Amino acid sequence: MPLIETVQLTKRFGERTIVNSVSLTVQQNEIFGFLGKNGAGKSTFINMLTGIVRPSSGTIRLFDGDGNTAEWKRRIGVLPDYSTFYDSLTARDHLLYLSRVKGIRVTKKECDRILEEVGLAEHAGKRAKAFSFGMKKKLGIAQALLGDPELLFLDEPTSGVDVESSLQIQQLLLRLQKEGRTIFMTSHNLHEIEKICTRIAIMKAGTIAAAGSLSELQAKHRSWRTVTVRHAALADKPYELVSFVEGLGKHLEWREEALSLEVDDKRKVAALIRAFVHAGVDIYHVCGDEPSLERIFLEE
Ligand SMILES: Nc1ncnc2c1ncn2[C@@H]1O[C@H](COP(=O)(O)OP(=O)(O)OP(=O)(O)O)[C@@H](O)[C@H]1O
Repeated sequence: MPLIETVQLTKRFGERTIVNSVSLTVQQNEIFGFLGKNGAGKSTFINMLTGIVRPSSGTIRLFDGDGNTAEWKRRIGVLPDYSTFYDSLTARDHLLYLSRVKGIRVTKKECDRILEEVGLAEHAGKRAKAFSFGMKKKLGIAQALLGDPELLFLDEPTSGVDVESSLQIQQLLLRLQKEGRTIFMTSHNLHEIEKICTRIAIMKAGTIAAAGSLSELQAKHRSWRTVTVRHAALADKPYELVSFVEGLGKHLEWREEALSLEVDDKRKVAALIRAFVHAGVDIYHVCGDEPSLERIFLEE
């Protein structure tokens, strides 16, 4: 079931079109990664989905059209691109206060459970004034979890947090997905997106340049991949094998017992293996790297 569906969603600020006719579908229970360079329009797109920014044109349907906008707001949790907190309130008091703003009732115990989930258990009673940037980010995620929302919009949930906390947040997101939640997130950490997202969209200057699962993006991408072959030592390389390999790709590096080569088609990896077998040279190991998300992102 599509949980998010936009049709030709557009936002203009004055003369500038920031989001340009974006049609996108996110299915229930996905962790959907939304990528793009600074200023591509990601936050503006999310802000339209969460009701912070009014679209110039196009439509948004959440929860397969089930319920009205007011109900949607109760069923979503949002970590905006910029959160502000009150210096004098503790983490726990923030959750109690923000739950009232959201129109839901939560107990102190429930607040503490959420703070524990995001790794702030020890800091529940500390004032936000004493919080680092990363701790405030975690508090932002905690407030998004108030009311047990089915759908989470998280704008850069791990930016500015340390490596350990970032891994902790990734685990939390995977856990939330396992429990049935759907997550729509932006991140500049491509490794993280590669690791946890079921599907990915790359936004470029307000439009979707590419969308799909990582393997779909890799299959569509005409990127070159590097293949490395470790083989039996060759004092003299057979002439036929050398001329075949040289014609197969680019950036060939060939030492006595290993070669690496860039090829533009995985069928060429198979051809390379066949050529070694045909020449009677034993192969010990072959590795063909798929284009990384970073490569796809940079080339889109
Ligand atoms: N309220 C606004 N009024 C005018 N221009 C705006 C407004 N909000 C955003 N913009 C412009 O829209 C463009 C896209 O901004 P947006 O924050 O959506 O990008 P982003 O992809 O989220 O970038 P980042 O990765 O840096 O967070 C920017 O040039 C920004 O200045």
